[in-house]
Amino acid sequence: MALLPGKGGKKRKGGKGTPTKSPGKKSSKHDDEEFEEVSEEEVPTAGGKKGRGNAVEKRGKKEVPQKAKGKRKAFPESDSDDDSDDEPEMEDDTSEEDEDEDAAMEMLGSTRELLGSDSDDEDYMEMDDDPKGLEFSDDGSESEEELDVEKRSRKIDAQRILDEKDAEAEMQLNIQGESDDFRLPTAEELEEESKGPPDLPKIQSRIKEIVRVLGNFKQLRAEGSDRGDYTKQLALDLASYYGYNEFLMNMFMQMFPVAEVVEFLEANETPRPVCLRTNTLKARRRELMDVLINRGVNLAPLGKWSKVGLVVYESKVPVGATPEYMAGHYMLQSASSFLPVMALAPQEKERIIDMAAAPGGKTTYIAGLMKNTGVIYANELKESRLPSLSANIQRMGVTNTIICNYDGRKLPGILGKNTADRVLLDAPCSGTGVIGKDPSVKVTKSGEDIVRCAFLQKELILAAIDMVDASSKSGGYIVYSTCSVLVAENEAVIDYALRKRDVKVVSCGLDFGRPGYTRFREHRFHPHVANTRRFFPHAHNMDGFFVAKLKKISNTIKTTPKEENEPEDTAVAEEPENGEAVSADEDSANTSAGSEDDEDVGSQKKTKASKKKQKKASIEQNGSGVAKKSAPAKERNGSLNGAKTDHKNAVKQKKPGKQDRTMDAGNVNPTKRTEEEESSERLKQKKAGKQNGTVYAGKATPTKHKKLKEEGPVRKKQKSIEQSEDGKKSLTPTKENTAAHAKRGGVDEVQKKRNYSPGGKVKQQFSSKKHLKSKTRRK
Ligand SMILES: C[S@@+](CC[C@H](N)C(=O)[O-])C[C@H]1O[C@@H](n2cnc3c(N)ncnc32)[C@H](O)[C@@H]1O
Repeated sequence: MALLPGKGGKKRKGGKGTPTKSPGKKSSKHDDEEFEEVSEEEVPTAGGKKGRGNAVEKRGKKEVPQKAKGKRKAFPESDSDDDSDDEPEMEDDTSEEDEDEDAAMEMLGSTRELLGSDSDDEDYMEMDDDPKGLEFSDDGSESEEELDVEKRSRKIDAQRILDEKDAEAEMQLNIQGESDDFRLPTAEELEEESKGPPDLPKIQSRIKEIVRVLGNFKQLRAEGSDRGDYTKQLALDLASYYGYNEFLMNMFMQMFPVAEVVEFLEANETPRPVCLRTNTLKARRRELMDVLINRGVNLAPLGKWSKVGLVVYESKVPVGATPEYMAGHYMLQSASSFLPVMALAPQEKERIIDMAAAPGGKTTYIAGLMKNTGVIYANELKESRLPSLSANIQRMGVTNTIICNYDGRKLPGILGKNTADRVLLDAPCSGTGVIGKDPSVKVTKSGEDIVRCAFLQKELILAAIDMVDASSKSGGYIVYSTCSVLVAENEAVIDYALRKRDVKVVSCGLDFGRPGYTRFREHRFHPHVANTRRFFPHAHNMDGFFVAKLKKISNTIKTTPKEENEPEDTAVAEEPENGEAVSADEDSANTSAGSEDDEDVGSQKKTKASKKKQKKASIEQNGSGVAKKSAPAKERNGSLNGAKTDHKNAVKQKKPGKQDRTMDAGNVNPTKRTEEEESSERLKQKKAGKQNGTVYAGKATPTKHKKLKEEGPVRKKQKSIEQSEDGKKSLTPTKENTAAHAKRGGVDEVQKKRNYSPGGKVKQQFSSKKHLKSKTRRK
């Protein structure tokens, strides 16, 4: 693997190896391998800072010996064979130029240490061990020269050892001096500081000092202060310096070593590079590059890992307004958002559900990989985000996609359980990975928000799994992703899914990124969670991102007890009569219209009961954001269940309106296309005796195929549903249109039980939503 030229890390490693590590060729090579591994992971970071190093280590104890070993840099990649070949040449030159000779001797010294006791160096070692033998050699002038060289070599060696000792002593002196200089501020000093505006240079230097002390705690700590005192002050200073709330800062401090947390925060200060994704339905990357370069865009391929990505360094024109952009030849998309789709690896002719799709960056990528075949259901909860989704789908020439407007948690009841080949859940999240893009996250996210996000994410992931058919020939996969870096929204959600469903975590197929955490503070996750991938701005020069790929093993649903602060598993609990997925916070989805533009889940308000419960949980979490597993049974059966019962009653009624906002995509008639495609699929599945569900004009009412025959002529009934939709937008399914849907759709035992009586509690919720809206308007 090629190393990045001119990177500091390599030199540091090479220099550092000699004095402390066991010398020898193997050791040297091993260093290089180690470096390569690190560099592989960090190749995409090239534009930015070099991540992951421990800043304290870099400028601390090991720095001085590195300097003493400076000449080692002349052989950054040499191994012992090369070194020994060079030796005679150097010796020949010594009689002519003293400078060269000195350099050669110094190199010889370094080389010797590097070579250690490997057999290749035996001659050299012998000379060292038995100089007398050489002194009395009568090999003529050559031997005398060698003797001379050896003498000087020994001198240099001796000098070097002295230098090293001096350097070490000097460093110890510095450390002593520094540690004497620095102490934590007293309460009074902090009080005094808080009276004025933050003194940023002072805070910055204190941050540096604390990081340094924590990196060498035993030696540098001040008497009477423990690690906790330093860490606490560091969190306060970092929060104040970078402008975060304390909750978020504590979260980050729990995730990274102290030096790395600073790198992470620094990286969040700048947005990641602008990237484009070539739309392979309309363009080729090479050609697109040429055209854009001619327009004054300075750009290059994103990296070896992507065949479609381009990174923009600078541009004379707005890249979101070029004729090529307008014509849909590319999508402006962050590098990290390529990853979930690459992990999903959609195949042609599959049935794929994108559960949270707006504005469609990933949907359109999926469509490209599927070459516009098969069918994609691109679902989005927020109505206000549908136009951008629809516009992107049209601009990019996507013709295999149906846009739906549902709460993702209800999709299994709508699109059918066990019917999809693959599902992408690019979940709504706290956005803690994209602070460079949206700095407001620094102060707006609280512990409660994270608990709320995680709660919704857990509900959504179960819905995602329930829609996938474990026996799909080509698929059976679910990809879960977030642009959050918090464990509560990532590994904890995957661990929850593993406990609740028959799935396993498989490799994402991405050859960079860090493995997901399997232990985080007091939490222990399933070991396979390590197959998930994390991406960080400071380490990978892309937005913070999390990607997990699950393979559904069977369509069986596990029955495990509900843990503290986990959603009720509606698929395990008594099946609601209308077969729709019901969540404990059903109300939340219905009352979210007041703030539909809010991209995260903050707007999806909880029922009073679940809110109270979550607040309690967030306190219990002690700030980790990850729910605790064990809770007394009494608590487990607490208020959430109460809320659930209410919701169960509520959804016995048909919820009007919002469920029926499916839109056509692109400039084709995807409904027709889907019908055609699915009728042949249905035929196949009927033969195979499989279950199926489908969507027609925004509504999916899969019922038993058998029922269809009983209901009489289909075309007439289909007309009735079409008329009602075109005309009064009466979206309440009737007996007739249910049958019409059934004709288009498939078979689902649960759906048969549906009872569509309008009104009831759900309707009331809608009116209260309207009420809320008008209230807001009045305000
Ligand atoms: C991370 S964004 C999706 C980005 C999109 N996948 C893309 O690549 O362009 C998450 C989306 O989920 C939507 N959302 C929030 N709650 C949802 C829910 N309960 N069901 C479905 N979508 C939801 C948000 O409105 C938001 O558009």
